[in-house]
Amino acid sequence: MNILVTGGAGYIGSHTVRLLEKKADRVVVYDNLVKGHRQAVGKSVFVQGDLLDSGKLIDTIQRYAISSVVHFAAASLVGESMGKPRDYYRNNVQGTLNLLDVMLDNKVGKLVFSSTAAVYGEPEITPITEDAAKNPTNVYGRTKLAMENAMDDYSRAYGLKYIALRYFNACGADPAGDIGEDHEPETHLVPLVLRACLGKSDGIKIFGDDYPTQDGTCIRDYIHVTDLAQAHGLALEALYGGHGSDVYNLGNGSGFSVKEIIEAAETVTGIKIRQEVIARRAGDPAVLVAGAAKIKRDMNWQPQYTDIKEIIATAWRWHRANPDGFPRLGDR
Ligand SMILES: NC(=O)c1ccc[n+]([C@@H]2O[C@H](COP(=O)([O-])OP(=O)(O)OC[C@H]3O[C@@H](n4cnc5c(N)ncnc54)[C@H](O)[C@@H]3O)[C@@H](O)[C@H]2O)c1
Ligand SMILES: O=c1ccn([C@@H]2O[C@H](COP(=O)(O)OP(=O)(O)O[C@H]3O[C@H](CO)[C@@H](O)[C@H](O)[C@H]3O)[C@@H](O)[C@H]2O)c(=O)[nH]1
Repeated sequence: MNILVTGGAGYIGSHTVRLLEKKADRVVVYDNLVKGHRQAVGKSVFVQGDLLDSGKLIDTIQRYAISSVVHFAAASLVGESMGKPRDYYRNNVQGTLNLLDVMLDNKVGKLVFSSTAAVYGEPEITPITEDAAKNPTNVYGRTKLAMENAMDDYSRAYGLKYIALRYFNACGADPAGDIGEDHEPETHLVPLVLRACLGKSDGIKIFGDDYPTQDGTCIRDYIHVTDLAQAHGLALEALYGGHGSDVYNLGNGSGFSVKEIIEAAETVTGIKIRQEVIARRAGDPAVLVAGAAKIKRDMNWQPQYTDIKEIIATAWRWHRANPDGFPRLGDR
């Protein structure tokens, strides 16, 4: 297993790299560091490069005799995607098609792809199973669905074997506390709530409390980042073991509202968080909760973190120890 991990310096990528380093012969991280951090990558080979740079991708794949790819690199913010569709289509669609071309031209036929709950849009039935209708409500989700469709077509025509993992809301940090979530700007709920606890902001703004949920705020399924990482290891092993192309949800199967997340963070940190309700954010579905029975059945995946307070506690450990995130070493 010589694995190329695109976006391996990012949040979920770096946690997965840490796990793959224990399983693979060689892990090569390929990241343009637009969002990621060089310091988040441990002992793996690191190549600073962009998905759109075919020459560098070809060189990396050939130089390190890559046999499979785990593809995290993408622009991934629901709100931002609504105002910047060109950036999202260029990075997520053009960038991924480019990677697929390079893979096929170099006979690399195994791919694990970061997909998202955002491909479903507003679900008709909850929990959402993999065969539910796909009607994304935001540009980001549409770019990811477009790539799932492309991989499906490439699988039939060219024999590509891919596993698309549709994550719900990633959060938490490695229990060691030395890597975690560090985005600039940060837009995700859990790190924003914890930054508020650290006094890094005035408090948290709740995007709408008029959704059709019990307290009016959006409900999401929060899944620990190391449980996501484990699933990537299992998916790769399945592909090397001959598993065909497939698609899996990754979530805990229980939903928490924005207000419940704030309450849980208050309990974990012992700090009261100032809250203000503002307008809805464009593109947000009301409820996203995963049905993850398929990956449990097929790959024996079992999330280790099912208690939201325990999940938030791992994130809190990271944020408290690293209130300004990774040291900035002029890496961007
Ligand atoms: N965070 C979540 O809750 C969540 C949920 C569902 C799906 N996802 C998907 O998981 C993946 C990882 O998400 P994340 O939260 O770790 O994001 P992230 O921004 O922390 O990581 C993405 C990494 O990709 C790199 N990158 C982006 N575009 C690139 C390009 N063109 N060339 C090379 N490198 C590039 C960035 O520098 C960054 O290090 C993304 O594909 C995202 O869509 C994330
Ligand atoms: O300051 C904030 C930030 C977020 N929210 C709400 O909190 C929830 C979670 O938001 P966020 O943490 O930004 O995650 P999502 O927008 O749900 O998107 C994440 O989860 C999706 C899957 O569900 C992934 O596809 C995306 O990549 C990932 O960013 C949403 O209802 C937001 O409206 C607030 O109310 N205030």
